[in-house]
Amino acid sequence: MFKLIDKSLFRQQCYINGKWENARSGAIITVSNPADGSVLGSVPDMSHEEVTAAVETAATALPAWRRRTAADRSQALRRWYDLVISNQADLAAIMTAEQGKPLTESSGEIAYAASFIEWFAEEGKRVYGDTIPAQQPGTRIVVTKEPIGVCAAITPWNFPAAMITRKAAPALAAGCVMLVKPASQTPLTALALAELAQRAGIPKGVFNVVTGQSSVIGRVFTQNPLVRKISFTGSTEIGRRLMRDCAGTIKKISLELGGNAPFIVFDDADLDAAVRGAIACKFRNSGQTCVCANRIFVQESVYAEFAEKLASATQALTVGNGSTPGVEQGPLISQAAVEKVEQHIEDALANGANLIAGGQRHALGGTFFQPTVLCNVSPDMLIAKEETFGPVAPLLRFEVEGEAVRLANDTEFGLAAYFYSRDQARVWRVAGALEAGIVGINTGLVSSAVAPFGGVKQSGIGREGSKYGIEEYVETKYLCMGGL
Ligand SMILES: NC(=O)C1=CN([C@@H]2O[C@H](COP(=O)(O)OP(=O)(O)OC[C@H]3O[C@@H](n4cnc5c(N)ncnc54)[C@H](O)[C@@H]3O)[C@@H](O)[C@H]2O)C=CC1
Ligand SMILES: O=C(O)[C@H](O)CS(=O)(=O)O
Repeated sequence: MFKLIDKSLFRQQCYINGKWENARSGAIITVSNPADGSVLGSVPDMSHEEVTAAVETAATALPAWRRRTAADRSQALRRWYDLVISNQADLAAIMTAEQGKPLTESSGEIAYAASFIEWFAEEGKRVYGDTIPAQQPGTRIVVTKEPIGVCAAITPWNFPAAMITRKAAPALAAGCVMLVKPASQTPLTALALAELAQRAGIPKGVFNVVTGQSSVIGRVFTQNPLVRKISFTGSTEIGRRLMRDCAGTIKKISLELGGNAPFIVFDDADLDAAVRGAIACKFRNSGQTCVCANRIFVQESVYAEFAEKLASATQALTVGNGSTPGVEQGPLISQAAVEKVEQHIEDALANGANLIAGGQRHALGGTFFQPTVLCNVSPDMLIAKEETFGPVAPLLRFEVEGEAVRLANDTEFGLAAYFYSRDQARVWRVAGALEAGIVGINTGLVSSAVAPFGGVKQSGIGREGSKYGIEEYVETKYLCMGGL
């Protein structure tokens, strides 16, 4: 369990239309701690009818919320931001308990999540339109931006707070209302955010959190015509399914999906900086992020030195329960996640790769896994073709720049890419050639509320954060005034 300063942040009911609700059937989904399997609590397993009712009450809340001034909505979001920050320790404790990440990372994620609320509290006041010189006499053309309406978000377990505020903050700032379905593994963080939204005075029905079977809730969100926008973060497989299911009612959709990030180390790189960047990029959240380095390409002449340094830094990572001070690597989210990591390692070793750090389940048992480095990995191995989503760093070799770029781009994904070089001409060449929505240059950490986060190819559609993020929640209307 976890100790909270404010125990009322521990919520086990859905937040719908300003009320805390159980499923009428009494059905529940238990929530457990991935570090030790202990049961933390439970949340309702809402029915199709109950989720439909939540959509309908959100729709009734829309007119009053969209009529409020942007400044008024901004003040409500600012109050929410202040409450998230002032309750950061409790929110981090809840997150570590249900997701497993170290407290330092959970606390960092709460600050990151809050930064989206702060950012969009301001961006909502800058949703500008246009006037356009008309070609017809006596005519005036005005372009306005209007809130899309009822929006739904389906969010993953790996960032239980930030993936919610990255969607809800721009939606609410733009004048939309939102229903969130958090991952069944990590609903408690979402419900604590709802508790704080209620305290911030965000009106009933404007921000709602529903829990239950993903297929049941997904069906309501994708097929109910009242829902005009879906924003999803998760696997490409589910994103594809949601995109298909939204076609029936032509909904707008934002998709932040899987990745297979290349991390390229050129011979002119600062190798120590590259090692630090690779550790940060690969092992954040125990490798369970969509922007983790999934393939590390090292130029031949510096391969041995980089591999030795990376293996040493990887072996120094401390593994344990995320609530223990100093722990840097928590458990994976599930046994299935561990099995996928083992499958990738076994396939690589069977096809000629070598272990130079870790490689096995951790002595702590459960879903703890040793931070791992493999060398002599080749592009045809599973670990290079699929998103591992675990603490395994596969090292591949290349001779020349063009080969590195070709190998890096040889994937259906295009979310993040990274490279280390101190050659300015090379930096501009490679940054332009990489097929990714996000490129980290001499850094392994790229996530920020002020920057547009999103992918190309099969890593998704749309951008979150930055001035672009609010565009996902507005419609453009053109007013043509004649007879003047
Ligand atoms: N882009 C990203 O940040 C993330 C990518 N992933 C990728 O997805 C893989 C599997 O992880 P999962 O958590 O199982 O991802 P997932 O895509 O299955 O789940 C993500 C969210 O979608 C919901 N969901 C699942 N099936 C649904 C459906 N039919 N209708 C509506 N909602 C549905 C889940 O309940 C969860 O809230 C990971 O190994 C990783 O490769 C996972 C999480 C985040
Ligand atoms: O889904 C994810 O993995 C996050 O989007 C990564 S980040 O925003 O925390 O970098």
